[in-house]
Amino acid sequence: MKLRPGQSVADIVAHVPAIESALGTRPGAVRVEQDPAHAGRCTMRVLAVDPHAGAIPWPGPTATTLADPIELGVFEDATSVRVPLLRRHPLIGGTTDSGKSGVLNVILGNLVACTDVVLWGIDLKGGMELQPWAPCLARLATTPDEAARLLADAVAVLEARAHASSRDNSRVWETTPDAPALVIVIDEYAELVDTVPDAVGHAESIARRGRALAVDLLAATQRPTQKAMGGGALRSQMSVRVCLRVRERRDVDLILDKGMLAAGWHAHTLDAPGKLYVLADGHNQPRRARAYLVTDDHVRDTAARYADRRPELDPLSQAAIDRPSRALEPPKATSADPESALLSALDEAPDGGLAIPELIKATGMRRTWIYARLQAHAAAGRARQVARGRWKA
Ligand SMILES: Nc1ncnc2c1ncn2[C@@H]1O[C@H](COP(=O)(O)OP(=O)(O)OP(=O)(O)O)[C@@H](O)[C@H]1O
Repeated sequence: MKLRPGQSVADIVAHVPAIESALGTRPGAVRVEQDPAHAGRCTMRVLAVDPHAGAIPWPGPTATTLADPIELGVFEDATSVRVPLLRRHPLIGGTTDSGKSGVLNVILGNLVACTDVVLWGIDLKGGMELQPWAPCLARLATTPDEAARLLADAVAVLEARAHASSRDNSRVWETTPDAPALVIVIDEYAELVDTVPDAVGHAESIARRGRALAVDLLAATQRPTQKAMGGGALRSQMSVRVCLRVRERRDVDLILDKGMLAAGWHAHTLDAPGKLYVLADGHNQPRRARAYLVTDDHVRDTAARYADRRPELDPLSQAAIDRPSRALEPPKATSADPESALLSALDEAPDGGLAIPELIKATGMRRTWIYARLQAHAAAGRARQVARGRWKA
């Protein structure tokens, strides 16, 4: 479709429900996508039947190394969703029963088949979600103490690898079965932030420095708010986003990225578990897909099949964990940086904005500093006053 001069795809997207009503289609049948080559053109498709109406059984693992993208499910055009995980920290978000564990299971079902990945898990729901994978997990933390220790150990691995890499003048840690990547799977990240105070500093350290050193985080959470994530720093490092059904519209922007809701990515309308939007490098827009359905039998059989083929940590990383005198102090969380705390608070502010006392609380800074920064951000178009004394991004 050619748009009228001055019209944008966002204008069309905003009218999708009206277009569906006029065409007499089922709700959710119309898709509008920007022509990547021309801002004044878009493609509109009407899907007579929902290609994702039925569950799509998991075909089993296809990856054998972390360098292989993980096949998560199927796009609406029947091509498979291939998500690269090497040197990336994926974030999976969605409300309860939206299929987060399902997506974790597809990813784990592939990672256990990779010969160059050591898997650690944190599941503070008593191991409910990750326990079935325990035969393939080198470690599984189910209590706050175990989780704190696990993350501290992951940071020790990171430090040892960083040290070795700089000594050898190599920029990245090349993963092989003898020097595997370390992937830490965290189910319900918010629970970790609530119960393990040191977790935020450790997780941010891993998120910031882990990619080059092949120490990756994979986090699932119901709502990745600033509070649930212990600050915005971790989320900003997570370049693979999977957004299942959300309860509140504004959660779309939290999980995918700012502006995604307004751009028409209506994850609150997804109508079945496992239906999702995925945003990974290679796509500049999220795409609709359905994750494969992994049954309990799949999990049990896959875990049993790969349990005795899992690699071990390389000696350098293992020695870093075993060192008895290691300090367990967490690094200072970057959420202590008032500027990013202010920007994250503004980003996540409700439509009515946040008042100055709330911004003082979020940043720990004085009123005069807040005013000065708000003026600067307003001048740069990064913040606006939505009502007297109330601000948002
Ligand atoms: N890809 C899928 N296709 C079809 N059904 C699915 C899919 N993923 C999950 N389901 C079904 O949806 C239900 C909820 O899934 P799941 O437990 O993964 O949700 P969740 O988001 O992890 O929920 P919670 O936050 O409560 O743990 C399950 O009964 C599951 O069988």
